[in-house]
Amino acid sequence: MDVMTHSSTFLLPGNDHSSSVTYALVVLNQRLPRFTPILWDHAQVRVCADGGANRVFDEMPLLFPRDDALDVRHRYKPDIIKGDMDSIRTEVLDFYTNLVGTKVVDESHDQDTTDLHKCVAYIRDFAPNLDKSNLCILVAGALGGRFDHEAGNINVLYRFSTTRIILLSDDCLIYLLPRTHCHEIHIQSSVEGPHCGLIPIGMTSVSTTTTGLQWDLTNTEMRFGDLVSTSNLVQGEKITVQSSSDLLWTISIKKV
Ligand SMILES: Nc1ncnc2c1ncn2[C@@H]1O[C@H](COP(=O)(O)OP(=O)(O)OP(=O)(O)O)[C@@H](O)[C@H]1O
Ligand SMILES: Cc1ncc(C[n+]2csc(CCO)c2C)c(N)n1
Repeated sequence: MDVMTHSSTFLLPGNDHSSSVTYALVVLNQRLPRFTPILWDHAQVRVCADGGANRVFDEMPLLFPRDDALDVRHRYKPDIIKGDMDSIRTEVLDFYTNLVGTKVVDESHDQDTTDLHKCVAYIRDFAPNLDKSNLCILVAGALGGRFDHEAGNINVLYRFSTTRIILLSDDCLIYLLPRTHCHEIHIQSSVEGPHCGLIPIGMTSVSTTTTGLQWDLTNTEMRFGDLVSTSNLVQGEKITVQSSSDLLWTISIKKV
């Protein structure tokens, strides 16, 4: 079975030109995580989901209190704003419509998929000039808000299970570990951990084996209504996971 490696280097400042990963960023309509400028700098394409544009417009300047707000808005200019456009404010829509380099796409005809779904489908299928051979989509503001939105955001991980997608909030990140691979998770201990979890959503996970956790699993069954691994702790720099089912991996993000 092939090994899939994971590493949260996108949380570290600085451009890692040696990285073979192409990052894309989706900004959702929730308070911007404090490290959003770092994600932005790693990304080669930046997409706002509908009201996510309000967050970039209003909150990016707050992250740079010494800079002029208009300068910050020109520096952090989305490539595209996409969604059903029922949350973006008129003032924000006007600002970005008149800005060269930002495209606004109204998809209000589709009321069956979420704005995040629309953004991920766009990045995967249409974003021009993007090497998609090793694409990783970072989603800022995906957790810690309305539970229906959170569930919809997690569902996007399953609907696009062959694309690497990472949901982020100020407090933690989540991604899917497909059952088709063995997983090696390299912990960036300056920015993440030690709290973590392995969560089977949607079906029983018949057998999971891990190394590197305080409470490792050995051919262990997990399911809702019985055992799910929450409040676990990473012990070293490398975790391995192999499972008969897709699992969600979550790890805390450090405050400093
Ligand atoms: N409170 C929240 N928690 C988690 N994700 C959110 C939250 N609010 C918005 N999002 C995400 O941001 C995206 C864009 O948000 P926006 O408010 O524009 O959506 P919407 O479709 O208008 O929502 P609503 O259900 O309120 O009509 C949503 O599709 C969702 O993925
Ligand atoms: C069974 C079912 N439940 C809810 C919705 C509503 N909905 C789901 S995604 C979306 C777009 C949000 O921007 C809306 C309105 C639906 N269509 N079908």
